[in-house]
Amino acid sequence: MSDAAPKIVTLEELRAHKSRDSFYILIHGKVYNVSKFLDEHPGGDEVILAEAGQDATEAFEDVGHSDEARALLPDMLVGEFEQNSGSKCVLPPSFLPSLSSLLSTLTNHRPPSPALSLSLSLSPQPTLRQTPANATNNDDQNSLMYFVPLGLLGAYFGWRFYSTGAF
Ligand code: HEM
Repeated sequence: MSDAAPKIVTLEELRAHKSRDSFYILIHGKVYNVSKFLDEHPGGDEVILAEAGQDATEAFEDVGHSDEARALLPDMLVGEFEQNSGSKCVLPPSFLPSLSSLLSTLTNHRPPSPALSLSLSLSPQPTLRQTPANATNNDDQNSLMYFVPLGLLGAYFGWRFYSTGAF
């Protein structure tokens, strides 16, 4: 019998398996079901449970796991993670909304040009969050940042004008 194609695990599946009965973990682009290993893990179950639904590669490598630890992985393999063909980033880049807001401040509160908005919203991630509906509150706060100092400056010069007896 020839080797079957590896199962592809989607981001939704990875996130759905978060219970102790069926707990998926993503390491180096491969998804493992570690539910039976949780109680045996020498580092405790909490550290593994904390990696639910995200890429645990960095946490796994930071510990400097031995070859024996790595040899345990194949038995728990579920399949390849879907996003290996694209970007390695599992979660949406959280800096994009703040970058967009910074750009809109720098461009005098005008929204970024359509081309820029397009490039900011283009992402290989299906889960990229849109700018929240309350983003306009941010613009209001930004406007205050300009109008309050300007008002104070105007009041100061007004006071100087009257106190010098020009009127
Ligand atoms: C399926 C994945 C994992 C396997 C098979 C595994 C296996 C092991 C094994 C066999 C050890 C004993 C030391 C060694 O041989 O390296 C160990 C230790 C340890 N592991 Fe994991 N591990 C996994 C995931 C993780 C993750 C995601 C973390 C998150 C931080 C982690 C944190 C630790 C820590 C802190 C220790 C050290 C415990 C100590 O020295 O007291 N492990 N692991």
